[in-house]
Amino acid sequence: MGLSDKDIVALSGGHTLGKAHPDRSGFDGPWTSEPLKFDNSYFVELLKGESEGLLKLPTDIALLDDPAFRGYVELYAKDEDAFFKDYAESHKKLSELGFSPVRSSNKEFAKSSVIIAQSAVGVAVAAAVVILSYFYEVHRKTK
Ligand code: HEM
Repeated sequence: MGLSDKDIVALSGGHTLGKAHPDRSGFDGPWTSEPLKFDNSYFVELLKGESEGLLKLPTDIALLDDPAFRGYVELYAKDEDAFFKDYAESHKKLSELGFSPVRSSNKEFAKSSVIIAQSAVGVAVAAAVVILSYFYEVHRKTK
């Protein structure tokens, strides 16, 4: 999917919001004590280890076990702005996976150029008809 270590850790920070539901996933509870607030508390809680009432999925704990991931967990726990910046970039990257704006905008441009050209020809033909009818009328009256 082309996601880097940084993307994986930053996107996992999405779990700073919301909670798990036993009837849906079998897991239960939120990852942070304020699950409606988007901040870096997911990473702070992750580094604290087990906290009463807070959830840690196996994929959350994996971010601590892998040294490449862990570096980002530690960075985001102490620098919320770095988390916000990286999260925004990774969220955009994830949202745009499989979409190529350059190619599609070229297509759109080509399509609208054809429409403009067709309209221009239409206007030219209509103007020619009006001008020819005018000359025809003038010619008929002067006879
Ligand atoms: C390793 C990848 C991921 C795994 C294994 C995973 C797993 C889960 C699980 C098991 C739940 C609980 C679902 C439930 O019981 O309702 C959940 C909830 C949630 N996940 Fe993830 N997730 C992953 C990646 C992400 C990413 C990338 C984001 C966003 C950037 C995200 C955002 C959320 C949110 C906001 C909730 C809470 C939903 C709610 O409150 O109803 N997750 N995730």
